[in-house]
Amino acid sequence: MGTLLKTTRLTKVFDGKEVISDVDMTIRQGEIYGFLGLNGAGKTTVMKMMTNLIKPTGGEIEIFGEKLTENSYEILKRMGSIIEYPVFYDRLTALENLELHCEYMGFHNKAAIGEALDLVQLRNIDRKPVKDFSLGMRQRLGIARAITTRPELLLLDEPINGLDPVGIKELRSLFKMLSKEYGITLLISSHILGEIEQIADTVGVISEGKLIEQVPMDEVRGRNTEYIEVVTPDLNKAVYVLESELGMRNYKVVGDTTLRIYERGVSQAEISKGLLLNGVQIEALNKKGSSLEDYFLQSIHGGGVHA
Ligand SMILES: Nc1ncnc2c1ncn2[C@@H]1O[C@H](COP(=O)(O)OP(=O)(O)OP(=O)(O)O)[C@@H](O)[C@H]1O
Repeated sequence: MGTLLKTTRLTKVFDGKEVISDVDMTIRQGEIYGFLGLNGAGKTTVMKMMTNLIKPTGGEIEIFGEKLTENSYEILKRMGSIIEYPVFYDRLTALENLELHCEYMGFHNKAAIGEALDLVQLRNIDRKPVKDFSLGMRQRLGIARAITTRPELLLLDEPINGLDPVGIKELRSLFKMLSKEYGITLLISSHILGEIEQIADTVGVISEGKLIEQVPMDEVRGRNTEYIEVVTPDLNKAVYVLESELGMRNYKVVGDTTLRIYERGVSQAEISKGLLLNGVQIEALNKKGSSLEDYFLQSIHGGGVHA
């Protein structure tokens, strides 16, 4: 997959305070990039710079292989976004809001409006004024507006904020569909790890304006498998028993007296019984493994974690 968006040493200073520092971010074509950070970490500021709503103090942004400048109207036309809460003309209907938006963007494909409303399941109520919409409906309308112009890249700032579980689930499947069926690349920010975990292909973690992690989700999951740790004075014997008697190959020796077993579907009881029956002394045997939550908390508080 090629690179669709790339920032290089992106920096923003507000009132003499650096709130974004040297962010190097790479979003690949076709992926869902989850942008994770606590409130105030700098997600919105980064996304505002990507959409030219504010100007970087330093660094560069490249989108679709071109440098973003004040005059990059062609680049912006190929993008859709919801930054902070989507704002609408409340007394106008959903349809009228989208029509106005298309006019403003110089996009004249009327059929695309209906399709976008279909996608977010608002077609049947598109003649209702937006003031009567629930938060979830507004959020979906915001997405419809962002996708009517058929963008290649969609930036969504905390799209699930304030939604109920049903609304969240609907949006999650919508994001997956936009990515898989429409080939749209998505950048989705959130402060909720569980959300990012379920949809992202890559996760970027921002903390106090610094991008402290940028890793494929698969790798994060791989790093966090559970294991059973055995501490034994008979390490060599234990290894022999594991392989020859218990048929386990998925383990790692991590010290003079310690090994970790990553084998799935084997209980602590089975392992301890197997070892003891074969004359291996056990000092300790415990199930371990950090959850994703631990992983990200460590990475936020410890400035990066590496397996
Ligand atoms: N216009 C501004 N003037 C001064 N400081 C600002 C401005 N906009 C943002 N900041 C500061 O920049 C930092 C990052 O804010 P930002 O809104 O990007 O964070 P965030 O991760 O999006 O959090 P949230 O989800 O709460 O919006 C914060 O300390 C914020 O106070």
